[in-house]
Amino acid sequence: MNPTKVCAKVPASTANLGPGFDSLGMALNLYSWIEMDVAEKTVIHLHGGEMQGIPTDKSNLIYKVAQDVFRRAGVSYPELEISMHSEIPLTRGLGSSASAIVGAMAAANALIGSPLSDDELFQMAAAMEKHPDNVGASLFGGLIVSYWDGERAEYIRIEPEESLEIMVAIPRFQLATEKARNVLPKELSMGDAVFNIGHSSLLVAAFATGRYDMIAKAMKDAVHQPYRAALIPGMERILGEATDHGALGAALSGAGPTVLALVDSKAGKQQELESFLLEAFRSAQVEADIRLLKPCRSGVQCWNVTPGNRTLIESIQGETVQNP
Ligand SMILES: Nc1ncnc2c1ncn2[C@@H]1O[C@H](COP(=O)(O)OP(=O)(O)O)[C@@H](O)[C@H]1O
Ligand SMILES: N[C@@H](CCOP(=O)(O)O)C(=O)O
Repeated sequence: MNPTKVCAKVPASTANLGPGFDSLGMALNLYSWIEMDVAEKTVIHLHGGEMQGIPTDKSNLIYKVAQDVFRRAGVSYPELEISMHSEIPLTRGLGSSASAIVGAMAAANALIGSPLSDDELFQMAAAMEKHPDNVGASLFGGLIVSYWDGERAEYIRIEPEESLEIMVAIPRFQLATEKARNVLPKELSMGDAVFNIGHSSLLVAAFATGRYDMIAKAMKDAVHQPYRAALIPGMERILGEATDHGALGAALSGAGPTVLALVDSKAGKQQELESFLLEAFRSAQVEADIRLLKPCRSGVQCWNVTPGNRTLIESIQGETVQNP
């Protein structure tokens, strides 16, 4: 039987949350949609303003990941029709590459009847990204605590509190994750390792028990943010002062340049925080855009595109997030 066309909707993510380098990730309500079908000849359609520079031939990441899934499952579909729409900005620290990998894996697996388990997809995705934080969040949703030891990835999911919001300040410049990893030291002092173990552990416990009063103290890092600060003017001031303007805590989102502030929606401090973030970046000559996001509770979702079911374009029209 021929495969039926499928559509996948996959959330963006923010990784690290400060001290949880390569370990903590949270899914966000910003999405990419990927529609996939077998075809006579490969064709890739890109929709939306966030896809500049993405190739439309077989070098496309989505195409290559789909072929990895088929190879693993022992089937062959070398020609595909792929349509993609994304509202996740590229190379800004919001996990666009992880969402592309997870969306492509989930769509390709669904296209061939889902022979691979979620765990197999997680192992493949973690090995591809080389860290499990973003891919875990995009695959499973919520807040993910994870590790990858080079062979296996493991995770536990934590449900974020209803009142949690994430305000992101997205600078209008790109910073490739690879570049932001290359500035990190190869070795750390025992003092910095102990600092991060304590803070990351406390942060996870704070999320798990709803002790959001501890986030400001716990969301501190000595492993990656200090080294990345030179690449993101304005970041250090934001991380130092955001809690004075209503944030529960602040961190670099993934490898940056986006900075995130966690917010209690009930505190009514969003306006003050937004003004502070914009002013702090502007003082450092950085133009940035603010978005107020929520954690996304579900991970990647797939459905068959049969008559009467949502197509890619119908999904986009019905579901893109509206932001102030
Ligand atoms: N939908 C997509 N299709 C193909 N490639 C993508 C897609 N989304 C992201 N990528 C690739 O991932 C790169 C960005 O990854 P990265 O530097 O890790 O930044 P981030 O994941 O923080 O956005 C892009 O430059 C592009 O090569
Ligand atoms: N743990 C990684 C996370 C990279 O996230 P991205 O969204 O910037 O790709 C790191 O900090 O390098």
